[in-house]
Formats: sequence, C-alpha cells, structure tokens
Amino acid sequence: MPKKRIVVALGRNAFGETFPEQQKAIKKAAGAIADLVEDNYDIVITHSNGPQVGMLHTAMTEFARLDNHYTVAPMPVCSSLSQGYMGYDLQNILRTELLNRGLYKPVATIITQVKVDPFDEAFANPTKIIGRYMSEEEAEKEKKKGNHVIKEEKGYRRIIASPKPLEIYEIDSINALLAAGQVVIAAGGGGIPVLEQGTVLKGASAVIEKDATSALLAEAVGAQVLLFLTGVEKVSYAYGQANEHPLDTLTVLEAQEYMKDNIFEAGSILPKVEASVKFISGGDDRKAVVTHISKALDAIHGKTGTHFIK
Ligand SMILES: Nc1ncnc2c1ncn2[C@@H]1O[C@H](COP(=O)(O)OP(=O)(O)O)[C@@H](O)[C@H]1O
Ligand SMILES: NC(=O)OP(=O)(O)O
Repeated sequence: MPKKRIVVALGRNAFGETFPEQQKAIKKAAGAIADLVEDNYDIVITHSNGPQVGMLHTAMTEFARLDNHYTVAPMPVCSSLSQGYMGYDLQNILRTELLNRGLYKPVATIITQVKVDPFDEAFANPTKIIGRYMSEEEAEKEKKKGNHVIKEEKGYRRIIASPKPLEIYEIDSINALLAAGQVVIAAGGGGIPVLEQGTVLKGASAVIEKDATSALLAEAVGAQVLLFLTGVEKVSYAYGQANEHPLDTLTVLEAQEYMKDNIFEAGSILPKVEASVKFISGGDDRKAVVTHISKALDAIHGKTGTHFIK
C-alpha cells in the first residue's frame, strides 16, 4: 500500500506547562505518533507553544532586569527556544518509543521560520494568549513593560499579535527529511514569525496560531491527512451549553455556516475548524480530523473524532 503523509498538530495538553509535566505528557503523544508510524504514515509533527513562549519571555526579561550581563530575548528568539526544547523532548521520547517497538526511524526537529506580512492587521490588534494566568498586580507590571493583557474568569493573561502565516522558509528541508523516511517536527508554535527584508529575515514580535500554520504545512508537504490532537474527542455544537452535541462530521458548508453564527470559540476550537476547512477545500482526497490525543488511531480509522468533509 502506498504511504500517506500526515501532519499531526499537538495541542497544549500534549506538553503541560512545566519541564517535568512536559516529559510525562509527551509520552502519551509519542505513543499516538508511534501508532501512526506503525500504521504506515509518513509524519510531520507540529505543536502548540503558547504557555512555553510566555514563560520564556517572562523569564528572559527578568534575567535581564536582575543582571545587566543579560539582555531581554525578543519574542521570535523565545519562539525559537520553545521549538528547540519542545522538539528536543519530543524527538528524544519518540525515538525511545519507536525503538521499544522495534522500529528504527530517525526523528529530527527543524527550527522553522514562517513569513508574515508587516501590514497584517493583527499587529494592531493582539489576540493570541500566551503564558500563565497572572494576578492583577502582575498584569499591571506587564502593562508597564509595554505588554498587552486581558482579563479572563480565572485571572489575567498576556496577549500578543498573531499574524497569518504566509510561507514556510524551511519547507525544502522538511520535504527532504520526509523523502528520506524520517519523522519531522516542524513549525512548532506556528513557526517563528519573520518579515522578509531583502535577503534578511527579521523576527517579528508575534506568535502565529499553530492551527493556521498546520494547514499551510499540510499543503506544503502534500499531506493527505491533517490531524489535530487536542483536549476533546470531538468538536461540539453549542459547547458547554445545555444543547451541546458532539459532531461526527462537519461539511465545509456546515462549518462555514456555524462560523458565520459564531458557534465556535475564537482562540481554541475556531482555528482548528478554519484550518480544517481550508485544508480540505484545497484539494481532493484530503482528510481533516479533530480528536483527543488518546484517540489518534481510532479517529484515523474513522471510529471517532470530528471528520471534515467536502
Ligand atoms: N465547540 C467546541 N467543541 C469542542 N471543544 C471546544 C469547543 N469550544 C471550545 N472548546 C475547547 O477548546 C479546546 C481546544 O482548544 P485549545 O486547548 O486551545 O487547543 P489545543 O489543544 O490545540 O491547545 C478543547 O479542549 C475544549 O476545551
Ligand atoms: N502558537 C500557538 O498557537 O500555541 P498555542 O496552541 O499554545 O496557543
């Protein structure tokens, strides 16, 4: 049987928020990915980084404040750091999982830059939540540093601009590794946002929505399947309300109608719906599926998950 290509987008719950939590959580993700390797897929993994990039930026800013030998790390540098350490744990733990199953398959992380438009309206309208919950006092401090915050039920969060991903610069490297039969981890945290200035790529102070980049990545590697592994088994209609019902399938037309009616929550499930619609609308014989991280293989075999259809 010819091999199929799949892009697996791991959500926040695949990592936890601290280093020890991350190592534990990734074991589950590694199990899901190894199942897909055994199921004969060529795999590109991408992942969230909201909590991690926020933590890194706060930590690097504090170091710089405490010791003038250090300078503040700009947000795109923090994005690259998150790709590095999250990719490190993921490739390491996945390698072990594969070896324990008697499979030898190299796993490599690509530090990935993604083009954004300097005139993207998102730069004037920050929406992307990063970092942990903060107290009112901490939120005030962030505002004084020039950062943006919003108030949620459980506390305050930092928000940052989230421009649209336009192009993946390292796509040839990703495709070369895939062609060599390797598992690739790429475009973590939506990719490092960069502005093209002649021959220079200049990091932008932003965090790209990883669901949006996942669709771009799936297109660019010629994937047949885009799989979002998140915290729920299915996308629901009227999530959290009395009339909530999980959806086995969503046609493009239904999804578009529901999006027009604001049925899906921005910043969580909406970007997965948008990305799924974009991906399956772009070609034939494509699948986009949203499910819980523990249900990856079942969902791929059509036993659960929300399946987007034309
Ligand atoms: N309509 C919906 N259907 C299913 N889950 C929803 C819906 N609206 C909001 N959610 C919540 O959104 C979460 C997924 O968003 P998020 O956690 O931001 O994604 P990720 O797993 O990629 O980090 C789900 O686990 C669920 O808690
Ligand atoms: N970059 C990104 O979309 O991360 P989250 O999924 O953690 O928000």
